[in-house]
Amino acid sequence: MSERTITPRNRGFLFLDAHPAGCTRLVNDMWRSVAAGPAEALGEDAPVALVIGSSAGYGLAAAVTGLARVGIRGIGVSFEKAPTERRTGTAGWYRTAATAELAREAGREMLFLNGDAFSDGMKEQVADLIEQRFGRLDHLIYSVAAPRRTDPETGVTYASALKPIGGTARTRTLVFDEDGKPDVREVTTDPADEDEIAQTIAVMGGTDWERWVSHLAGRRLLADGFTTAALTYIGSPLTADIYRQGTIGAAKTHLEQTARALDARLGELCGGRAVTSVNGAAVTQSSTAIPGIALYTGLLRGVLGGRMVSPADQLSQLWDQLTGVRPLVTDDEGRVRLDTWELTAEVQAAVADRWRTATTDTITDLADLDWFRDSVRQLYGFSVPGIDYSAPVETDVPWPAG
Ligand SMILES: NC(=O)c1ccc[n+]([C@@H]2O[C@H](COP(=O)([O-])OP(=O)(O)OC[C@H]3O[C@@H](n4cnc5c(N)ncnc54)[C@H](O)[C@@H]3O)[C@@H](O)[C@H]2O)c1
Repeated sequence: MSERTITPRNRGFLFLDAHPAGCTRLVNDMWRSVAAGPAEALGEDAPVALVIGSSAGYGLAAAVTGLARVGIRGIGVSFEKAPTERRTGTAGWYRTAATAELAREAGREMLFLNGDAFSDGMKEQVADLIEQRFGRLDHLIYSVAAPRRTDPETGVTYASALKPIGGTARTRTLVFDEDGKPDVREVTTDPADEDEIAQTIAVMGGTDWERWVSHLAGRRLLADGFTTAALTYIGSPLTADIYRQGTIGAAKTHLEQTARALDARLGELCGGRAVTSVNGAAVTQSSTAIPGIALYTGLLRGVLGGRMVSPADQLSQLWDQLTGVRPLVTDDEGRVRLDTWELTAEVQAAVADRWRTATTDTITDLADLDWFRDSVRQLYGFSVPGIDYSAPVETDVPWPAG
């Protein structure tokens, strides 16, 4: 037992510790927010699903909505740090424990593995578990966001870069000073060289997703009609230099090409489908690391307020399409579009107006900064309504047992 009071300590958008009770509450709230689907009647026929990146952001939303709405059983994979004497576990550690508990209460067999999804060892472990516990796999959602990937064949480690391609990018950006006061600045990012582009594609492109599908297909574990989706982003022209036209965008283009190739392969192999799912902007640990995205997301919320579509609502829609409750609808590039609420001409024009005029003095009126600040803190379990942060809390929470 190691109960203690946890006070937030942060450098920018990164917090050193996470609050277990806050993380648990947020997962419970997300579960409760999910509209019921066909889950109840399924029992033994429940679809078997693998969610890679299940502890945070869109992958967490995939796991929670899959369990609560669809009644999936299966496996979640993520890469989180355990609590130690000095530090709490990572937020994803506690969110996974909370998700597992909710799955258990709902009677769904869901196993959670902690380790490097990019490794062949993890693929083998998951394949063994599917074979022994579930027989076959119906669905795979791939939602990994990582700064590095070690190629299991060569042992080479690639690092992703967040840079423009072809020219220097100047972007407006939002930071908070030590007292939490917002500051709108301009940052200049030099263009990536060829090696940085290639390395970013190696980390965030489609190679590892394809390796997962090939591995599971090789073990003959894909069910007839198997469907898989990997998450992608298009985003606004305002962030295009650094995002969609930049290194990470090149990786997303590779991911989308991979989807089209996999789709053709799976069609022949098992009547299956592979798509990318274009999701809207959300505050996550990965997205806040991208220059300009904090400002953009804060302004987007300023324009849309509660009309922003939550990750859980988007993932509910994705599950409906992957499981055949609704038809799988893609754009010309094979992408399921769950981001249309963000990219309407009207919304983009309103955000662009604010983006151009925002200064340190006006930002509080133009962007929803309270929402943004709370959203960042909630990534670590802080600023969650109903949690008493002065009370000691157990940090030594075990990883859920299989
Ligand atoms: N956040 C957004 O605004 C946004 C919008 C559209 C699409 N997306 C896409 O959604 C996907 C997930 O992004 P996110 O923002 O939810 O990220 P996130 O940082 O919230 O979550 C990343 C997840 O990946 C896991 N992970 C990281 N490295 C791993 C590894 N080596 N092995 C196993 N698991 C690992 C983490 O444990 C975590 O569960 C990405 O493809 C991203 O581009 C994000």
